[in-house]
Amino acid sequence: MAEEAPVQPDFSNPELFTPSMRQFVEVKNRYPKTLVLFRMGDFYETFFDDAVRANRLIGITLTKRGKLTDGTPIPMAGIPFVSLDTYIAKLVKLGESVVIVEQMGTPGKGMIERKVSRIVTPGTLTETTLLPEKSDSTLLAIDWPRKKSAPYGFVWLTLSNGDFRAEEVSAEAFASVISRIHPSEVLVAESRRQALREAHPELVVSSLPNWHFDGRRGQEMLCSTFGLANLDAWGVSGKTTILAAANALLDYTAETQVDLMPFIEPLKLVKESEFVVLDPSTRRNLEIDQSLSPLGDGPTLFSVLDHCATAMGSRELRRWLNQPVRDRQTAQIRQEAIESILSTGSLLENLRTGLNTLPDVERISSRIALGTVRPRELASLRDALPRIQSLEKWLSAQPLRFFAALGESLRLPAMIEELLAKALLPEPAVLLRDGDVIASSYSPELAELRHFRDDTSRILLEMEERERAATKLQTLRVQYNKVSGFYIEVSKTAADRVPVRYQRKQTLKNSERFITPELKELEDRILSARERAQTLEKALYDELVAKLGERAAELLAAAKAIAELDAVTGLAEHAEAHRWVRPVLTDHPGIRIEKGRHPVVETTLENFVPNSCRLEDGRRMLIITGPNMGGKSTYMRSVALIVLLAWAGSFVPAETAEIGPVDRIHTRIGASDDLARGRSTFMVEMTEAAAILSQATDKSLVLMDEIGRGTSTFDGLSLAAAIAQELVQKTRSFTLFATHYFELTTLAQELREVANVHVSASQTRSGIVFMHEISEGAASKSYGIAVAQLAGIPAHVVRRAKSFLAKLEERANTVDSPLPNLFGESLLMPPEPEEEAGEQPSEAEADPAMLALIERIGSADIDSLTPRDALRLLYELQNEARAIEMPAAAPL
Ligand SMILES: Nc1ncnc2c1ncn2[C@@H]1O[C@H](COP(=O)(O)OP(=O)(O)OP(=O)(O)O)[C@@H](O)[C@H]1O
Repeated sequence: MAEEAPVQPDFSNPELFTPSMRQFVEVKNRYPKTLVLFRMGDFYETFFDDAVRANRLIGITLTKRGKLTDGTPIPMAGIPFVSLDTYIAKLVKLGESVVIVEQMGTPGKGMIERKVSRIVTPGTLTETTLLPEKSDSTLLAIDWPRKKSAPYGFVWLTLSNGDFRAEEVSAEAFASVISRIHPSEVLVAESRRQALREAHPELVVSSLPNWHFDGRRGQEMLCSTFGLANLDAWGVSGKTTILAAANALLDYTAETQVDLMPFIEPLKLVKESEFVVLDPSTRRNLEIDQSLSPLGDGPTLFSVLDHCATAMGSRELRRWLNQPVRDRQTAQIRQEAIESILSTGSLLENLRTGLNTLPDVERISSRIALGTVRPRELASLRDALPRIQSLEKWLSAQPLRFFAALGESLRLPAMIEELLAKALLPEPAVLLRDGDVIASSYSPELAELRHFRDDTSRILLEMEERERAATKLQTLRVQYNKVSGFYIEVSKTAADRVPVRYQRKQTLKNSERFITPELKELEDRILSARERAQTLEKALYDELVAKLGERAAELLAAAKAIAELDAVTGLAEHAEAHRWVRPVLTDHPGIRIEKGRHPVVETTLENFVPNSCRLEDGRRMLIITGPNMGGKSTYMRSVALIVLLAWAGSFVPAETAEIGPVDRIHTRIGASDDLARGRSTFMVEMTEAAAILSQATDKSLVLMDEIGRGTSTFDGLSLAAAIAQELVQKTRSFTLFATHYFELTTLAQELREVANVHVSASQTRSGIVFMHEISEGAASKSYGIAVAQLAGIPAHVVRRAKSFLAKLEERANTVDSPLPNLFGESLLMPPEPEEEAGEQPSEAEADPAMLALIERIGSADIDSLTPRDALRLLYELQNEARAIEMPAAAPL
């Protein structure tokens, strides 16, 4: 691609710019790397490099506007102000940040004042329209340790619910913790930016100058922000990298939110040991919430389980699935709740109805805290409060501790409802600036201003009546027009009878117009009423939001309770619909599953074959053999997903499941080249295997699918055998080891912990049939060639492969030739002629019934047949043809 011509001028030289451009230059100097959207009338404009970038990213038209003082034209591209959110959403999706500069004054007189109103970055979004509905947007700050062996400091904040967490992370856990947090934006020191981008090209990385990552300032900042004397209670005192990351994160948040302060929960220190650790490739392979399908649109564990009625519930469920816990109680509490929902009559349906119409209380609450909540959002919160109260009453009456605790969180202070009911109009305007948001009854002053704004004609009529009565002049009229303003009109003949307080304003042909001090005052009040009502309404609204903001913590706690209730209700619904059962979580090490199923595949297949799995002391590794397509990967994934679901607090797809403690799930399944990091398939495979060997423990579940296949047979076999041995003897993990190396099945004789299982298939006349059933023992034979035939490999290639196989097997049986020369002259088959289209299979392979049919057609003496006999023959031939079984993959 051709390089774009450099268009950035020297912003440090003010002489280059006209006075009107200097405002822009001043902002650009503060945010040199961020796209600046500069409000000019009805447009947000971008200039110079930003314009070129915006044009490339979102396709807005690139033009020119004015010139620099040296005559260089200024590139410009603009967005209509009404479409701002749409374009911001597109930019943020592309990982861009945007500085928004607003006009502060009204255009007309002199230079308009402008100010940075907000900085939108992927990790600091709070706008409902910009946030993904069913997932969180999290900003993660990372500080690097000064000493190599010391931990990294991870601090992350989800602005839309105030969740604020920290963790000390070892170098080995770095990638898996990032994948658990799944940040929308990662903030690092300037000097680390490049390295992180190279190591993790998938991340959106932002940076701040290094000095923001200062532990001492972090300590002070946290203490002052949260009004604490020290941080001992949070357990982060002395954790320098965490404090440094916290400082940078809070600085960045303050900068991006400009003058607004979001609600932030007290910092929670988490430890990796709280979670069942899932490394990034395991998350991918298990398709927790991202599909491996080429377009990424296939079903995932989350998508099939997400029956939540609210977006808050969906986000909570996503967190549960992405962060299965190691604490048995947390998982069991959720399972108890599911059980209770399912065992109580029409409870599931009632909960569904109760939750169905609730708005996104979590996001509304965070915007209340920030002061950016919109009138309609407040109205939807107000309308939801009675329903939240009914839920609260019901939950509080439940014997189950989980429900009762949720009920407590839903008990909101009465002032919230009172305030909203009193202050807001039943249907407030969409935007505050449109007016008509606050109820007139809430403020007598506002009521009066609205009266002057809206009832002008009535006010004038009333005055007219009063003046007629006082002056006894029946033709007197109080009126208004744009040119003359307010006046009292009296006919010429009556003009000399007006009281002295009437001052002459205008003389017309037949009448005189007057003004009185009272009318003058009325005129001022009426004319300024609109603006004053608007100002007052804004002040009242801000005050209302500020009062509600004091209750943000309670509102967010209620939102979390609704989300949890919604998530368990959704899980209960799925469990009921798919006959899932409550797993038994035990201290007893091992995984014992009876008739387990794959939670996603079972929803797409009509006849999913359930399979059992027993992994325990004395049987810690299952070597799984069997044909390709037999169901090995599906089986292994089912086991891992059942374990994950059990520790996430869900029911599981099985007849029974007893799951012991699991500290990590590792998968080494499939692989593709990691071109971004320049690693071949085999390299990726070995890197992942190396990580597993160094991290897995005797409480880990490890899935190894065809390890070693990316290299030569003997290298691969040797590596697979050595890795299997290490997993059995050293890490002692619970391992499912699928392989095509039959040699590995002999491990079961040598190692006590190893057992063989296989997926069965049978070879029928019409091809291979998969039973998808896991049975004890090793597979009796490989069906690779049969599967290849099924996949449509040409018959002559299949024949050649069979012949190779026969020779290989023959050689393998001779002691002095253990290394067959696959492509040496002794094995190479003479090339076969290309098969012609429609060529018949050779006689040796053709079905005897087919041969008989061909024979009959060939030998029929058509000339000697009567029409009736010919027809009969045709029927017979058709019947015979119908009786012949066609090979499954044969083209029809
Ligand atoms: N238990 C099952 N019941 C019904 N169908 C199944 C079952 N397990 C797998 N299948 C079906 O078989 C197909 C192949 O399964 P899977 O990919 O697990 O096979 P595999 O043995 O791992 O194959 P390969 O060795 O080629 O990777 C799946 O796409 C699924 O449609």
